[in-house]
Amino acid sequence: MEVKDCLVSAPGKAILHGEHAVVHGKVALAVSLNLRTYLRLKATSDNKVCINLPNIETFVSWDLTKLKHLAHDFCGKREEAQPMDAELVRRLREFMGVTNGNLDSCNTATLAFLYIYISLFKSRELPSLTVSVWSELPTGAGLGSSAAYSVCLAAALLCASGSISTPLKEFDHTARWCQEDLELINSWAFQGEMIIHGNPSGVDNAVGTWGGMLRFFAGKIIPLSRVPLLRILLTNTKIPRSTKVLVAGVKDKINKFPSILTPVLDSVDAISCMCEKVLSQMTSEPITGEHYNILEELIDINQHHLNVMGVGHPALDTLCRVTLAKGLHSKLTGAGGGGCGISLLRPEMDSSVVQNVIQDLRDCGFDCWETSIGGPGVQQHSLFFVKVEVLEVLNRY
Ligand SMILES: Nc1ncnc2c1ncn2[C@@H]1O[C@H](COP(=O)(O)OP(=O)(O)OP(=O)(O)O)[C@@H](O)[C@H]1O
Ligand SMILES: C[C@@](O)(CCO)CC(=O)[O-]
Ligand SMILES: [Mg+2]
Repeated sequence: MEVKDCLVSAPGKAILHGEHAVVHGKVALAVSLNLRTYLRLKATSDNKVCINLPNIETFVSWDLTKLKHLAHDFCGKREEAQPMDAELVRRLREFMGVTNGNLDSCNTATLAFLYIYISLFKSRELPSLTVSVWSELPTGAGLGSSAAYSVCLAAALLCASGSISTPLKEFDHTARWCQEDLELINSWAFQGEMIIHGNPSGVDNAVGTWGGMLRFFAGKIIPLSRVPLLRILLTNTKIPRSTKVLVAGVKDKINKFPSILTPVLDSVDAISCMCEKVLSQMTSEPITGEHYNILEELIDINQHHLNVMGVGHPALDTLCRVTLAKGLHSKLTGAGGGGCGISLLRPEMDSSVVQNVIQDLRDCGFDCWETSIGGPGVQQHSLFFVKVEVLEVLNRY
């Protein structure tokens, strides 16, 4: 079977409030970033499937004949994301020679790809293709790199399998899918996240799919259309961590001390709700210093809660201390345990002050940059209009 080539991208995200608590049914507020993951899918004729993942130095190729026997009897409609197919995961892990324990980043990314690829094509002939992925996001740092990767895989492989159409018309630079197709992309991206995270809430893949700012609660996604323009500083402490391990750790703590942790999760829920209310007020009345005072206090309280959940790190404490010395309030974002933090910048803050803070943070060995938020969700791109830097990397494979 021959498939159509395509180039897609999906944004990373920052969680303003609600990480971890959202896994336990509480509200989270999340926003897309202007940093994206790009995936190029090319049809080939050598009867091979290749994946090139330069961000994690993973380059693998399989003969189609070796993959064919992995697909097993299957009921249900192919294009609908089914509950996780444990038998397929077992077979894939056996095939990859990783039957026990946690996988490393290369095996995790490979397993997520193979799972979606085989699930979408298994009732038919597996196509020969090459998938290359390049991301502007740091991987495993709290900015939703796994979700952006999963959303790109889902969008490109659903297009390749003919389950959704490619929305790009002849003279378009970029194009997006209709709501129904986005829901299908999101549901398959969630499967990718299940492989990578173990027990994802679905908030990260929802932001990667729809973009913008959204409220996520018990699987429900509510886009927030009226939000003020926020200036956010992103800092990567560069301490490596795994979302899967951190999410499992919080679960263990809740099981061990339910009466202690439950009020903490409820408090995080209330923080998300209050933050949403203040953000909405900021769009309907003149913005005052008091709005920012509340947003800053919410950030401080939530950072303490996240420490109580056991997902802090000394490097994140340093980030909070260094930024507070210049009047900025910070919290970790995403799963924590290292990775990235966000600091809220007040609109009147002079760029020289911001540059000073950035320098202080760089002196600690961190990466730091001001970011714009609210970028578009998953998109298809024309090869003629995509950023040259991205094309240059993807063209190497
Ligand atoms: N560009 C990429 N290429 C290949 N694999 C990727 C890429 N980005 C992410 N991944 C996969 O996702 C894993 C990182 O996922 P993880 O959920 O731990 O971190 P994150 O998504 O960056 O942070 P968070 O979940 O806290 O937002 C990597 O180890 C890798 O398996
Ligand atoms: C830690 C977590 O809440 C956010 C990771 O970005 C996990 C999840 O929601 O799946
Ligand atoms: Mg992730």
